[in-house]
Amino acid sequence: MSERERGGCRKVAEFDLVDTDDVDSPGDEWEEIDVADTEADRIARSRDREFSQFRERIKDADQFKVEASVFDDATFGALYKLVQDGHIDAFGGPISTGKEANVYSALGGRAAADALDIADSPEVAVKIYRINASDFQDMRGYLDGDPRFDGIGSKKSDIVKAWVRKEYANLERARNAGVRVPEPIAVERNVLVMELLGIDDGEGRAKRLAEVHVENPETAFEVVREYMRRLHSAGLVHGDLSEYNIILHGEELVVIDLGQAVTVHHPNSRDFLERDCHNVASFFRRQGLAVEDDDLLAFVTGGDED
Ligand SMILES: Nc1ncnc2c1ncn2[C@@H]1O[C@H](COP(=O)(O)OP(=O)(O)OP(=O)(O)O)[C@@H](O)[C@H]1O
Repeated sequence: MSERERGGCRKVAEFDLVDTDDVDSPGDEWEEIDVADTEADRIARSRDREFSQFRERIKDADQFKVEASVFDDATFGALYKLVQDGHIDAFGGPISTGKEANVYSALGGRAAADALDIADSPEVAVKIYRINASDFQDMRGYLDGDPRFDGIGSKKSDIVKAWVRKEYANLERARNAGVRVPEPIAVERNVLVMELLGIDDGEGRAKRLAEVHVENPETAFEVVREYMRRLHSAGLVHGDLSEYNIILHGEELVVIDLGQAVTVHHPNSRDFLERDCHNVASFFRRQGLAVEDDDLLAFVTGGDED
């Protein structure tokens, strides 16, 4: 496949996985041993070997080197599964190293193309939450009271896994409500695969609203407040909305980072919504618009909550 077909994704680790069903049978000299067990053992050993090779390859890949040291074996297991299931074909470089998650570009596989309903392999974003770095007490606060995640217990890894499933579910719900968000592709344990944003202009990472000159703030504000209204009508509050979580994708504005988004039933949803309105209104005030926090809140809620 040419570099262009790869959508400019710089390949650092590619995987040609052995089909474990094709592993040779043990041979006649083992006839006194239970053949079924031996076959199963061989397959298991072969899988272990493949997985170790996969892990070493990722760990050795130049652009993964620093961050890979903080991933546990279960994270490598999740990446391995995503490769096997056709969601990822090859890893690109890091896009962002955040407090709790790292985001990488990657070349999606067949299943990713199917999910996005396109013919060619798409570039995808792979968001990997670091179980150990995550502030799971804080995460817990956003999960409690959300009926979708009742009874998840207090184990750190369970909380992070629920968080990632929540981000995936929130992206789906937002998308169905007509809010432009990255299209979710797959979730596995603490790893989320989604549409990669940012038209490749050679500058790398997609630009946030905070980083661009907003040519037409009136239109941008109308788009953002309509997104907020649709999200609210779909029963969601973003909870961390600002010019830092709105990305410019070509001519489009795209809302990202829906991990902490809560349903309107959450006990703090009103506070989160007021904060979102304040952040958004403040940004557009700095762009010269006469925008009040309360007017935005009334628009988003349809004025029926005051
Ligand atoms: N789908 C995507 N396509 C392209 N870039 C993305 C995508 N999702 C996230 N990013 C990039 O990664 C950065 C971090 O993503 P995000 O805000 O979702 O993670 P985070 O861990 O909450 O980050 P932070 O700790 O900085 O808040 C974004 O600012 C953006 O530059």
